[in-house]
Order: sequence, then C-alpha cells, then structure tokens
Amino acid sequence: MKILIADQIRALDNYTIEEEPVPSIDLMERASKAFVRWYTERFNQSGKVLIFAGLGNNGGDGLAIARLLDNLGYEVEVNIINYSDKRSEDFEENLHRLEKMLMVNWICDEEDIENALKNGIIIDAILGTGVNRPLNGIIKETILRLNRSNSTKISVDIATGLYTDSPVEPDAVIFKPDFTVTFQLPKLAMLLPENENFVGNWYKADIGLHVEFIENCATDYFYTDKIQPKIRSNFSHKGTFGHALLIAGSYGSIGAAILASKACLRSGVGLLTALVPECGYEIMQVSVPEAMCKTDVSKHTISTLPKDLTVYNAVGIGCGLGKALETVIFLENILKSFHEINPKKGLVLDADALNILSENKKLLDLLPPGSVLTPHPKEFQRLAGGWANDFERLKLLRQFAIKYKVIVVLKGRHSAVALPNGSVHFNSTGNAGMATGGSGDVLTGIITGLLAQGYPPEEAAISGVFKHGEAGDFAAQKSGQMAMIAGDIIENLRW
Ligand SMILES: NC(=O)C1=CN([C@@H]2O[C@H](COP(=O)(O)OP(=O)(O)OC[C@H]3O[C@@H](n4cnc5c(N)ncnc54)[C@H](O)[C@@H]3O)[C@@H](O)[C@H]2O)[C@@H](O)CC1
Ligand SMILES: Nc1ncnc2c1ncn2[C@@H]1O[C@H](COP(=O)(O)OP(=O)(O)O)[C@@H](O)[C@H]1O
Ligand SMILES: [K+]
Repeated sequence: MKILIADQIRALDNYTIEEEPVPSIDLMERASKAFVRWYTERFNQSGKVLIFAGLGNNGGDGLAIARLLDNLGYEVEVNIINYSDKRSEDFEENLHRLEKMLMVNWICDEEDIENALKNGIIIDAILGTGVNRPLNGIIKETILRLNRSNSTKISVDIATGLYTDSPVEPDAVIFKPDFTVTFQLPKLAMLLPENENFVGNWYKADIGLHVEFIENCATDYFYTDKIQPKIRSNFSHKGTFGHALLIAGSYGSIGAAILASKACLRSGVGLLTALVPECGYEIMQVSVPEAMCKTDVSKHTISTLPKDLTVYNAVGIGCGLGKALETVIFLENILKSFHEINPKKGLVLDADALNILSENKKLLDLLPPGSVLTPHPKEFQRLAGGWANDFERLKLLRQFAIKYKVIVVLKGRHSAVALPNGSVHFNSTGNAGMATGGSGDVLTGIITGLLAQGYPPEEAAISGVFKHGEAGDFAAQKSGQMAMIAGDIIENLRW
C-alpha cells in the first residue's frame, strides 16, 4: 500500500470528486460514516461525546459525525473553535444540516473552553491534513486544555497540529489522542516513533478514494500490510529450497545462533548449516538437531573463513558474534571474497557484524550489492551518524541504502525497509512484546532462510520483516506481550 504526502492526498480527494464522480459533500459524508462505523463498534451510547470542530473540511467531518452519532442515539455536544472568518463550503453545509437538530457552542475564549470540558469522549476534528503552521491563539489554548483531560481522545484523520510529512517544531502544541482514525491511507507521520504521543493507536478507514489515481501516484513510501509467500511445488525436495549458512555465536552467546537457526528452519529453508565457535558444538547439536553444525578452529570466537562457501545459497552473519580482533579479520575476509563465491548469493548482516562495520567504516565499501543489513536504531546510528528528528533519520536511511546499494532494515515499531532504489517499506505487524533479547536474531534467521530459497533480497527483507512481526502478534495473543520471549516468535511462524 502506498503512503502519499498531503498534497497528493488533496489531489486524490479532488480527483475522486471529479472522476467517480461524487460531490465533495457526499465524500465527506462517506468519510464521516466510516469514522462512525469504527466508533460505534467500540463505544456505546453511555456518556457524552464531545466533538471539537475546526472550520475547514476536518471540522466539516466533525459536524457530520456529530449528526450521524446523534441520529444513532448518542448524546453529542458540539464545540466549534472560532479561530477565523474563513470556512470551507462543506463545513458550512454540514453546519446548516446540524443546526436543524442540535445547538452548537462557539469557542472564542478561555471561558468557553472551560465550559465545553465535561466528562465524555473527546473527538478532535479541529484541523486535519490541511495544517500548515504551528497552532496558536484559541486553537492552541483549546488543545493545551484538551491534552490535560483524562478522557478518552480520538482524532479524526490526523491529530490537530501534526504535520503529515514533515517534522514538527520541538515545542509545538499538538493534540495527543489515544486513537486516530485516518482516512484511506496511513500518513507518514504516524509511522515515526517521535510522533507516538500524537497518534496513539491508529486505524485506517476506507472511504473509496480513486484506486487508479493511487496506483499512478509516484511515492517512495509504502506500507506493507500483506505479503505473498511463494507456493511450494508438490514435487519439491530439500534441494529445491536452498542451503543456508548462519555464522553466529561466541562464548556466552551461542543462544543467538540457536534462535537464528531455528527461525531459519521454520522459514522453509531446505538445508541449514550453522558455523559456531568450537564451544558451541554440543549446544547446537542438542538444541537444533535439524541443522548441521560446523565449528571454527577458535574455541570461543569465529575467526576463520570456511573453505566450501560456494555450497551455500545464502549466508547470515552476526548474531552473538562478538567483536574479537580475529572476528573483525574474518568479516573483512568474507566481504572481500564474497563476490568471488557467487555474486547471486544472498548475504545478511546483523548485530556485531554491523558493529564491526561501524568501527571499521572502510569495510562498508566491500559490502556486496544486494546485501541485507538489519540494524536497530542504535546500530544504525553507529553506522550512519546521528539525526535531529525521525524525518532526518529516514533521509539518512535512504541515502545509506542508495549509496551502498544494499537493503537496510531499520528495526522497531513499523520497521522501515529501505531499498537501493530509495524506496522505504514500513511494516504493519509486530508489537512491544517483541522488545526482548533475541527477537532480532530470529529476524536474521528468517531473512537468511528466504534468501536461500531464492527470494530476491528486497522481497526477502520485506516479507521476512512482515512474517516476523505477524508471528510476534500471534505469540502476544497467546501469552501476552509481557510474557513472550523470542523463542515464542519462532514457534508462531506460519507461512
Ligand atoms: N477534501 C475532501 O474531499 C475530503 C477531506 N476530508 C477531510 O478534510 C481534511 C482536510 O481538510 P482541509 O484541507 O480543509 O484542511 P483542515 O480542515 O485540516 O484545515 C483547514 C484550514 O485551516 C488552515 N490552517 C492550517 N494550519 C492552521 C493553523 N495552525 N491554525 C489555523 N488554521 C490553520 C488552512 O487554511 C487549512 O486549509 C482531512 O484531514 C479530512 O479530515 C474528508 O472529509 C474526506 C474528503
Ligand atoms: N515495540 C515494538 N513493536 C514492534 N516490533 C518491535 C518492537 N520492539 C522490538 N520489535 C522488533 O523486535 C526485533 C528486535 O531486534 P533487536 O533489537 O535486534 O533485538 P536483539 O538484538 O535482542 O535480537 C526487531 O525486529 C524489532 O522490529
Ligand atoms: K483532527
């Protein structure tokens, strides 16, 4: 699914109005009905609904929502923030329709704000995607006061004051909803960690905007909400699904090799060999009998390039690897020789493999094109330097992927997969229960397994991240986020 910028969304609205065709007031009605559907599935008629509306189309939505909820028997109070003389046509029309049924309150000063605040659910329809400057005056005062309320708060389309696709000023006043119900497409701002408080849990409400227009819109940002794994042929055999090599573990971190190996096996790979330090041999053989195990000459670390690398279809390096000097030399050697092994082979680099790259930046030039790097934010910072805000981080991420022709998975809520063509695919699955040691090792195993089966690296990364999060969601359903551990993600992988 595409993520569009505010100007494109406006053009999409207008195109839908002209081409469907649908009068804009009816499109607003459709959007408001979609919101009301979401609302009535979650909240019953007990208690008040306090709607705070602006004077543009987001405000128009708010007034239509008020009328629809009133029709359904909800006790609705409408407060219009009187911040300007300008009103949109559809706002005026919805005000006209509403005033036949309900009295509205006009908020002009602080006393009006205090009078409007009662017990009830707060719906923010003050400003939407049209916001283009920091809030001030009566809107700012209203938002400051609403944010102090303990009531449940819901934003229509996007929180008032939050920019759709650029950073907000550090001291900006922005509405802080518990929920956002956004129309048709996710907005970029909602996927960035720094905006967490200005988004809450967000939901998408389909309002039937023009599909062909969306298809033709150019964008670098995508949202992965489904993937299509390959079907396994009935006549397939283990040779069909590739042979993966995982190079992982050091003394005290053999568990990382186990987690990555099990995840790789549960992602459909034909054969798996794990290369671990000598101290890991028995642990691996006992814990993961399905994998073959090779050991390094070094007792506690990985130090030496295996001789028969050409056998493998994909190699994953880094989980629990450590940063011993001999391991640094090993990584340099494998990067140097990788293109000779076979340029089509996939390579995944995670954890200490990335930390070694950060501490030896000249090694970055040896990265084989199409490699998959899976840093968490700290690892990415070490690799690429710091940033002032999440939009700048996104820019760095894209620049890094383009410069080194690699795929970078920046992990977290809505992990961002940046491709060498500069596009970024945000993931939809996963939950905070996955914020636990070893979850990243599981992801490395999954992506390595997909690469070994012949998935192109871009697809292996996007699909692997999606399935990893989905398995985390299944695990959380069973044991709850607090109780789940990385091994549960593996147990809940379903393809
Ligand atoms: N155009 C359409 O057909 C549809 C629009 N919809 C709604 O319309 C919203 C966008 O509506 P608008 O483009 O009218 O914009 P808004 O309602 O977000 O804002 C209204 C106007 O306020 C002004 N403004 C911007 N920043 C301000 C600030 N800080 N203080 C005071 N005024 C400020 C701008 O002139 C802006 O156009 C969407 O978020 C969505 O809720 C939906 O009804 C779906 C259909
Ligand atoms: N709040 C969250 N929501 C969704 N996914 C998360 C969240 N926290 C962590 N994850 C996922 O869990 C994994 C953690 O990886 P990482 O930090 O490398 O863990 P480790 O190094 O312990 O293996 C990543 O794939 C990340 O996307
Ligand atoms: K809003």
